[in-house]
Amino acid sequence: MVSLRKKLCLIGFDGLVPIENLGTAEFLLTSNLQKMSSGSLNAELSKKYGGIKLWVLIGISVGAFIVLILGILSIWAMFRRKSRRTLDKNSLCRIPNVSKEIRVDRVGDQSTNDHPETLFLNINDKSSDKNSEKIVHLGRSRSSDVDNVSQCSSIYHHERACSSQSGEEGSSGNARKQSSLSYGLVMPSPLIGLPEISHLGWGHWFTLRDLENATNRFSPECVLGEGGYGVVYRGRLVNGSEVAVKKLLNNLGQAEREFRVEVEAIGNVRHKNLVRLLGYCIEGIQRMLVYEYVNNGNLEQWLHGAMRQHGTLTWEARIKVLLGTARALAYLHEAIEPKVVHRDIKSSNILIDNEFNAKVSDFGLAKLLGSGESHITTRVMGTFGYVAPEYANTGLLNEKSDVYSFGVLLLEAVTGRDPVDYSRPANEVNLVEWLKMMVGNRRAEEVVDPNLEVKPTTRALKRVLLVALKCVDPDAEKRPKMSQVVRMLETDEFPYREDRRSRRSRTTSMDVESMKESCGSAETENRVEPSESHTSETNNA
Ligand SMILES: Nc1ncnc2c1ncn2[C@@H]1O[C@H](COP(=O)(O)OP(=O)(O)OP(=O)(O)O)[C@@H](O)[C@H]1O
Repeated sequence: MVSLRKKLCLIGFDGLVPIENLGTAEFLLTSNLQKMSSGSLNAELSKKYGGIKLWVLIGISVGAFIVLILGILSIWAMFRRKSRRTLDKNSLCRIPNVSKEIRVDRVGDQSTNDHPETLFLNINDKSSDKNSEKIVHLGRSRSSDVDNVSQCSSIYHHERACSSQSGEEGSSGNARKQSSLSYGLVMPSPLIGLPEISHLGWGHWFTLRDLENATNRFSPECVLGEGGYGVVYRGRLVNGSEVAVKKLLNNLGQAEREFRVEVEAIGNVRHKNLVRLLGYCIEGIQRMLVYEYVNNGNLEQWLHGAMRQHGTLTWEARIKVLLGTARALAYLHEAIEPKVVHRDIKSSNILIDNEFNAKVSDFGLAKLLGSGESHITTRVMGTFGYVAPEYANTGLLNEKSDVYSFGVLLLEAVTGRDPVDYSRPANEVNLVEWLKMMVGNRRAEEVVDPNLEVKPTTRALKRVLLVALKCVDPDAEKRPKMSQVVRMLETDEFPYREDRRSRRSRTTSMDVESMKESCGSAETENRVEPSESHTSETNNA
């Protein structure tokens, strides 16, 4: 290189400045080049130095210079990208923490029973005759929900191996568990046709304008309902998909919290019986969540409210909805890590589609529970009548609280009664207590919703009551896991399959003694006749 430089000076390149004067740059060309005669230049350039022509050496030098510049540029770009990633991480503490490692699943739900819709309605002309305003929140003052769950921890939902779930049953039990814990679906996405935009690594990022357009500027006619944390609107995206838009109340701290909790709980999990969260909108202080639209009301409306004018939900429909709900909870509790405790299982949060599939919604109160945690301590939240007693009394929360709420839901669906109904005589106000009393007094058959035109068989009724009573056991430890609940309810859905199994084993877990045990003290003095468990089935479901 030094010899080359010397040579270039010799041949009169006034504009070529020695490298010492330029730092890392090799040479500068100046207009003097034009002054040179082209002949002598050619001759000089063709001379060889060390066997290589001068022009080749110049070419190599220029090439090396370009490579050097490119190298510097790419190192600079790499550093920039790294620092931007760190910035993003920090901002995820302000907006929902969603790990890109969250897995979207899974395989088909094999145990679904696809009854035709007509099976599910006893059509009647009764209009809504009951106001379902019963929702009383415990502590839903929307002040800070202090608990020991890290507010900013990143979350990793991953599917747990079915085999690792503690097997309280034998191997056949495990096999069934596997089938009842097989989830997810390949569903057409309501986001088809929309550009995939998200800065959370999940879902679709809607602009405020997108959602204004979808909901006719959040017009009152589009309101589906109002919950504790915001108003839900029905909307239509530009691609024609119907969505439900939850506009969180404009209180930044709480909106933020609710927003993050929902996203953490269901942002990246999919299950046929969980309402699907499609995306979000973050603009200024606005926080919105966009869900798939579920088009057939909710269980509360079907049992007590507006949907009753469309007919009475049949026993089969109720079981299908409850079974779907149980499957969703089994999934949240037993198939993903960390598990999700919903904390607000109640009939208005069980949406229903037009095939009477349940879609569990409203995860605004949900809590995540890591595998090492037996419970968390948290402010008591939930809905009066559904909250497990130990949680209400101590604030200690784990998935067994959801099991209790599910038990209340079962009783509500069987009886058509509200969990707490002050319009009834004193001994009937509390549904759970009344039910225990009725079963204890051998009056189980009288608890069935009088609106049901076709009553369930005695056997089916008792099976569901037994499951419900197990779920509302005051001792949380004795409550079944949701996967066990699923299996027990599936047995009700497929009674003949169970019949064969029962005959073979000459035993059934659904016997009257179990029901008696589950009723606890209420039943100790009032025995249920064993013969009742073998009552012939008069009403085939
Ligand atoms: N994805 C959805 N599709 C159709 N309707 C929905 C959807 N999500 C919510 N809704 C309806 O919007 C209304 C308000 O729902 P939201 O979950 O906010 O409150 P809630 O469950 O009624 O009350 P709370 O907040 O007290 O639990 C309910 O009637 C619910 O059925």
